[in-house]
Amino acid sequence: MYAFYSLLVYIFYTVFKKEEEDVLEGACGASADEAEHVSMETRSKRCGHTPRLGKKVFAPLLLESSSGSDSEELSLSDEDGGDGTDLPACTPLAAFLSFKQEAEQKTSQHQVETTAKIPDSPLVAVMSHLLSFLEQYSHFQQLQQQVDQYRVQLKRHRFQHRRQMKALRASYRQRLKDKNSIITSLEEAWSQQQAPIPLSEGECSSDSGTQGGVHQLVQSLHSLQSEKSNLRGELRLLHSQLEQKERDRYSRIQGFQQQIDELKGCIEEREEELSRLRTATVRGATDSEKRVLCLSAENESLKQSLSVTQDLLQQLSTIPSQSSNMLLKENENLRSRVQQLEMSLQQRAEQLSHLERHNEESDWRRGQELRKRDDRVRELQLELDRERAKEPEVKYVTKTVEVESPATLKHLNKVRQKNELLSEKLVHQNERCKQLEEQIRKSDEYSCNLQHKIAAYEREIGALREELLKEIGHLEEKKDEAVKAAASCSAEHFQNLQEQFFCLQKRLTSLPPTLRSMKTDYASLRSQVRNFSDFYGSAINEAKKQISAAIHEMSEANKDLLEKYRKEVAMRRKYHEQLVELKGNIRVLCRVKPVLKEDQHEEGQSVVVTTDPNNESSLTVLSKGKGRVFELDKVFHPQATQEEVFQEIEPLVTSCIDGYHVCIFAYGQTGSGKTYTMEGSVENPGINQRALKQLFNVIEDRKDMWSYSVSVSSVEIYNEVLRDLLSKDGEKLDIKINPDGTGQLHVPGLRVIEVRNFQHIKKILATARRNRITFGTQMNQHSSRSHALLCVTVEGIDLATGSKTTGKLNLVDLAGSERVWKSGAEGERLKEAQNINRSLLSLGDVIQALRARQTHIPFRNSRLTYLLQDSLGKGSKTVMVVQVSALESNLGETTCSLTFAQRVCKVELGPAARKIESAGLCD
Ligand SMILES: Nc1ncnc2c1ncn2[C@@H]1O[C@H](COP(=O)(O)OP(=O)(O)OP(=O)(O)O)[C@@H](O)[C@H]1O
Repeated sequence: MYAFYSLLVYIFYTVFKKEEEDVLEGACGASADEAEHVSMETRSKRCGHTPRLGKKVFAPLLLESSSGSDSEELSLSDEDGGDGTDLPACTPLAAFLSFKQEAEQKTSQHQVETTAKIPDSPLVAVMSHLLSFLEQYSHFQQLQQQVDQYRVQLKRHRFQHRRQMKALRASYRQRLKDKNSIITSLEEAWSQQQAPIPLSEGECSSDSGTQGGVHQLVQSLHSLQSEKSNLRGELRLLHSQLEQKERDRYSRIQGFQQQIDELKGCIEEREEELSRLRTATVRGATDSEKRVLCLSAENESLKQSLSVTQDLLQQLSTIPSQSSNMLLKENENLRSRVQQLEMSLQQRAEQLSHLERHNEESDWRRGQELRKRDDRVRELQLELDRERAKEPEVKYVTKTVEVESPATLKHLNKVRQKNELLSEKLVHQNERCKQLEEQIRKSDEYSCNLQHKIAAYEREIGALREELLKEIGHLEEKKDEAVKAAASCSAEHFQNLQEQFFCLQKRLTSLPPTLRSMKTDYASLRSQVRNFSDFYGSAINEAKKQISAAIHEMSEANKDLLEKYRKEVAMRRKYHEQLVELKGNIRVLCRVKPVLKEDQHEEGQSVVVTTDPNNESSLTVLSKGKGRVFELDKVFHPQATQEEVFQEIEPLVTSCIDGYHVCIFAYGQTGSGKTYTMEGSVENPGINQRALKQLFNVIEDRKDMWSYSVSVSSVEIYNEVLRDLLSKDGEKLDIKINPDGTGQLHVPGLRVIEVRNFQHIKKILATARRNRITFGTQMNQHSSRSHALLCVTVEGIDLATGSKTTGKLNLVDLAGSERVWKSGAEGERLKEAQNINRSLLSLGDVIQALRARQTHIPFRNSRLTYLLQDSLGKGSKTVMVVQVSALESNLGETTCSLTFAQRVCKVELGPAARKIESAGLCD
């Protein structure tokens, strides 16, 4: 035992002498890694710990092996790979580690055993240590070998993978473009790992970076394997697609093959049929060939019969006789004669058709001329009627001139004489027309007779033609008979025929004289018709000349009359103005509202206003048993119609057209009928509509002498605010002095509409009515709380002189004039009522100032008076219609209104001034 131990010591000593030295050096200085490693190992063994070497070197592998899932994954991927050579990568490492652990366990066990068994001698301890170390070293070497083996295996697998990857890259280069970078990086990694992995412990411990690279490599191998599996899946899919396509192609090829076979069968069948047909044709079985054969047979027989007939003919021609020759000659002659006859007949027929056409043309021309003549006669008749229609007008003008201007009587007499002369001429023309009509009638009759004659001739020609045709037919028959007779050589018969032919010739020669006479008749007729149209044309020309001369004379006379008429109109206007002035340029009319059912709120209300039927300018108001008489320009009783009221105002409308400024306003308490008088209802319109209608009527009457343009604007003054009633937005407006320097007022932004006709103005009025603000008050449910103004401007140009006139017509529907306390208003309504009363008060002030002939007229005190300035001031014409209620309950308001009206009545506006511009001057 001792010897054995000694031997072992010796062996150890010799074999591991150097290592022992190194260990001792490492214990002193720890210069080399290996020494340190060994010393550490030794130290750890001493302390009973697991040596660090294994862990340090195989740390990555240990980690890999410890993760069971990863190893599973690897083994699975290897299974996928399908070859047993792929197994190695991690399983050997795990085996190595387990083996190492076992060795450690064994060592520790052995240590325990030796410490238990071996006595505490130092040599034994050293030996045991040495033994254990030796054992470990041998294990380690074994492990190293295994690792080498695994590395080789890994390398092999790596190459295999690379090959596979290359193959895959080649086939799926397009698809793996994005993964190329990974592969190249992997390749780079691989190239870095090309250096041989250290086999010795020292090398291993010094090249820890290489071990990390191995770890990365393993990781990338994982990813590669997973990609490989993906690619395999794709490959499989592609394979299946390819197989499917292959199958499709195969099935299609088979289908084509079938079709080709079928077609081949068909071709074969056709060929068979063709050959069958060919054989049948050879046998001559087709219908056409049969027919050809039949026909050729027939042909042959016909040829035979032809030759037979030719022979017969030859035989016949060999026996000619002298008489038959003569007959044939005669026959020839006859034939040529008949041909000649036919030709001459054809010529005749052509001539006849030519004549017919000519006849038709002349008829048509004659018809045209007759129609023109009729038209002319009708025109003349119309002119005559027009001239006759003018007669009463002329008479009327003459009459008015006679009545109103004795100075022009003489001239009128002259005109009348001229008129008479003209009417005489007209009578003469009428007679002439009648004569012409008679002539036309006669020519019509004559042409009718001619037509009858032509028709008779035509009938005769037709009969002759028919006869001729019959004769020709007869001759033809005879000719045939003659030919036959020639064959039978009958001279007697031929003579008969000749006689008949001569007879026919005679008859034919007798025909032309009839036709000739017809021709001459027709020519004479034509010349007659031509002569007649010439004669008729000259007669019409003469009539035309006479009529134009008469018209010229008439127009001359008319000019004179027109001039006279103009003078008369001017005179009438002058008289009219004088009349209006006499009546007064400010007129006050009063209209008493009839007692309506809805006005009688309280029973037993009595009527306190009475009118006098014998005095149109006064009315009496009963107050406390006493009657107070109010004198005004005109009083309308309650039953007065809208038309009657308008008749009083009508002259002012005419004045407006003549260039005057006119203002018509309705004044009175709420519900007294102001709006009714001014606007009226749809079925019974008031002053506004009637005035505008009258305006357009007068304009229409004067259109020959004057050119007028009418424009309207409409405003509302509510709470002293001006609003455009013709604009939708109801913008607030202001009154300003016109910047044109005329000093005239104008409202900037106000809509002024040019009116085309009365229908147009109706629409405008309706718009203004809609836009007007109405509120209900105690006095009248639909009381209008604003003043409504309709301003009509009429601009006229005298077509003769070029002078211009500008007239204005202001039609005002004032708001209720009742006292504020009575309307029961408060708040907004009170303000409204105050404003209304203020404007009415200022109207009263203006009138008062005018009455007192003050130099200053306070127009600017309210918007209303300011706006009506040019129609209320001097030179204007004003009409105030005072509306009053006859009921006792309104007595106070009625008295107030009438008192105001009487005050206005006393105002003198002076002579009205016409706004006319002649050559730039205004008079
Ligand atoms: N002459 C008349 N004939 C028949 N009905 C009339 C007459 N005058 C007025 N009326 C009627 O009386 C009612 C009130 O008249 P209207 O509206 O014209 O009064 P107004 O004075 O304009 O009142 P407001 O100041 O509130 O506008 C209306 O229904 C109207 O038809």
